[in-house]
Formats: sequence, structure tokens, C-alpha cells
Amino acid sequence: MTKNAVVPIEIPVPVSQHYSYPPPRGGNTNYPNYKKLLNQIELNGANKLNSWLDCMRASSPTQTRKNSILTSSPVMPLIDETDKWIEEHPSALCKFEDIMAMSKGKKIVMFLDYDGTLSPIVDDPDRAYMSEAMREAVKDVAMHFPTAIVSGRGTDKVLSFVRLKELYYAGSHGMDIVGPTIGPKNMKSKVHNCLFIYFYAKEVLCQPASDFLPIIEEISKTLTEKTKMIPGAKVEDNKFCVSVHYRCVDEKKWGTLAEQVKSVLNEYPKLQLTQGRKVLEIRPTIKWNKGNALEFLLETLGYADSNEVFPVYIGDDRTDEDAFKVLCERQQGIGILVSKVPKETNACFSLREPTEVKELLQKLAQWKPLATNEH
Ligand SMILES: O=P(O)(O)OC[C@H]1O[C@H](O[C@H]2O[C@H](CO)[C@@H](O)[C@H](O)[C@H]2O)[C@H](O)[C@@H](O)[C@@H]1O
Repeated sequence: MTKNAVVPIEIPVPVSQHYSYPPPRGGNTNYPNYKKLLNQIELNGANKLNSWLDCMRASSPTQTRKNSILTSSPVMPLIDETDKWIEEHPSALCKFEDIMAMSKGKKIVMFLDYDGTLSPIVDDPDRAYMSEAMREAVKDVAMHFPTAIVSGRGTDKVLSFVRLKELYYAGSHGMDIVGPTIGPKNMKSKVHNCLFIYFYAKEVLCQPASDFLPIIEEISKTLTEKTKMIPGAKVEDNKFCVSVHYRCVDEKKWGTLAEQVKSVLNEYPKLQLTQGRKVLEIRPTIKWNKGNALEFLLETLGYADSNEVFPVYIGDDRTDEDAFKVLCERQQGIGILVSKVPKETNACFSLREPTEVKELLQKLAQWKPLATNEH
């Protein structure tokens, strides 16, 4: 297909039979405003000594900070910007009990970003594996709560990293949503003795950018060709979007790379550029992002118009902000930003790194059985 033959779509056309967008929204007046939540946290006794120690361990950056509450006088701590940010976006581990209290009587639904959230950031995107312990933690959580992985990666790629068949996956920044495994009967005609595909095959629920598939394939090849002379540059085809990585490119060459990408993109007015962590991302100009994927999945799970749901979204990237924003707008659930440094965010809580995400998931999975009677 040539560039000119591409038919742009203004509004995403979902595959799912049950889908309508935007989902009807019921008024929700029960959402605990974050300032109120902070007050509640203080009153709930989360400032017991152990909690504070946990909090300090979980929230303190590893590098020494001159004005840190760890190093300054206990009488008059000097509060710097980082401390202020942590106060405004407290560690979800420290505030675990309070978060559980907020979710009381509601159904928790988990949304997990992949890179930088479930797996640490590494130089080679093809080797961004998650640990076995993390896999176990995600699996355990998914046994109690509906769980979705929401990633900029292609769905197949992220599925091959996560390898848990019981989850929902929203790859390509939410533009490729698949649900749990189809039963063996349905599968027979769809696979040809390929055990891997058989085991992990998923039902496609929503592909709003399917018309863009040929153009994305085309630009992916062009970008690979155009950037091959730049040492360290890597083009990753994520099915409905493309990533151009510059993590391993000498900073002096970043300008050249950007120029190359820009010149290619100029030929494709129906595609747009966004930025992630040392990555340029090319994607269709449709109004669809991780926030839309979150809403779609809530609707698929029967919570489009419900006050009974408590979505928890954990992510580290700018693209995750779209999902955090949706939660703010819906006044439901919480967003948790994974970051070691203060960042402008729509998330209410923070975690410092994937190991803390794992810890939170483990706590959540263990907490559920104890609280079964209360929730
Ligand atoms: O939405 P995500 O699951 O966070 O995916 C976003 C991008 O993640 C990957 O790139 C990032 O992680 C790589 C591996 O740690 C790292 O090398 C790269 O610098 C990061 O930007 C993935 O490769 C991209 O395709 C995703 O768009």
C-alpha cells in the first residue's frame, strides 16, 4: 500500500461488539478528594514509627541530598522540592492501608504499564525482561483482581515478555487490546500446531487503528533504513506504532537522528510524533491513548457506569499520564507514578522503581484473602 492510498480515520472504530465510546458516565460523588485523603492518612495513624521508617526507606532517593529529612536536624527539617513532591505524591507502599480503605466496598481493577514499571529500564529493548518474582506477583494479583498490561509495545511482544495468559493486554499504547485466552474449541481453526500461539492466543477486543497497519509497516522499514548509519539507533515495530530508540546513541548524534525521523515523518501527515524515555514514538493521529484503553477495559469488564470500581493504574512514562488523567476525570481509583525523581504528574501516589511495584503487588495479593469479608 502506498502512502497516498491510506484512508485516515477520524474516530477509532472498535472491533468489540459491546463497545461504545465515550462510555456513559455515572456521577460519582464518593471519590475521596486527595487533600481529604491526606488528612485521613494522618488520622488513620499511618504515621506510626514503623510506617515512617518504611516510608523513608521507600521514598528517599539513594543519592545524598543536602536538605534531606534523613540528614538534616530532626527538630527543623529543611524541606526541599523533592520532599515536597513526596509529600504530595506519597509512596503507595507507605499508604497501602489507606489505599485499601479507599477501595473498601469496590472492585479493584489493576492496570500495569510494562517498561519501567514491571521491568527495569535497560539499554536493549529486546532484553527488557521481567523477573520471575515479578511474574509471580502479577499472576497472584490477577487471581484476585482483573488485571491488564497497558504498554507502548506491540501486544505480541509484551505478551512474550509477561507470559501470563489470564490477563488483558493493551499494546501499541492501547491501540491493540486483547482479552484472556479463547477456549480450545474456538482455537482449533485459528492455529496450526503452534503450541506457543495456542497457549497464549487471545481474543481481539479493540483495534481502533487497524487502517494504519500498512502505513506503519512502511514507515518502520523506511526509518530502519534511514537510521542505520547512526550507531546505537534502533527502530522497533510495535504493530500500530513505531519506536525509534536513542538511548544508545551518542548525544552528539541526537540531532542527526531527530532530523532523519522528522524528514521521514513529513511524508506522513496522518502520523504524529510523541516522546517517551529516550525514545521517539510515531503513531497514528487518532484520538486514542492509554486513557481510552483504560476506559474501554472498564467498560468491557462491566464498570462503564459504575461507582463500584476502584481502578489502580501504575506507570512510569509520559504516555501513562493519559490514563492518570482519565482516573482524575472519572474521580475513581488512583494513579501511581513510578519515578525516583519529582515529575509533574496526574498520579496521586508514587513508587520509586519496579522492585517497589513488585512489593505493592505482593501486598495486594496477600491482603485480599484477609479482607475478603470486608470488601
Ligand atoms: O508503555 P511501556 O510499556 O512503558 O512502553 C514504552 C516503551 O518502552 C520500551 O522502551 C523503553 O524501555 C526500553 C527497555 O528498558 C529502553 O531501552 C528504552 O530506552 C525505553 O524507552 C519499548 O522498547 C518501546 O517500544 C515502548 O514504546
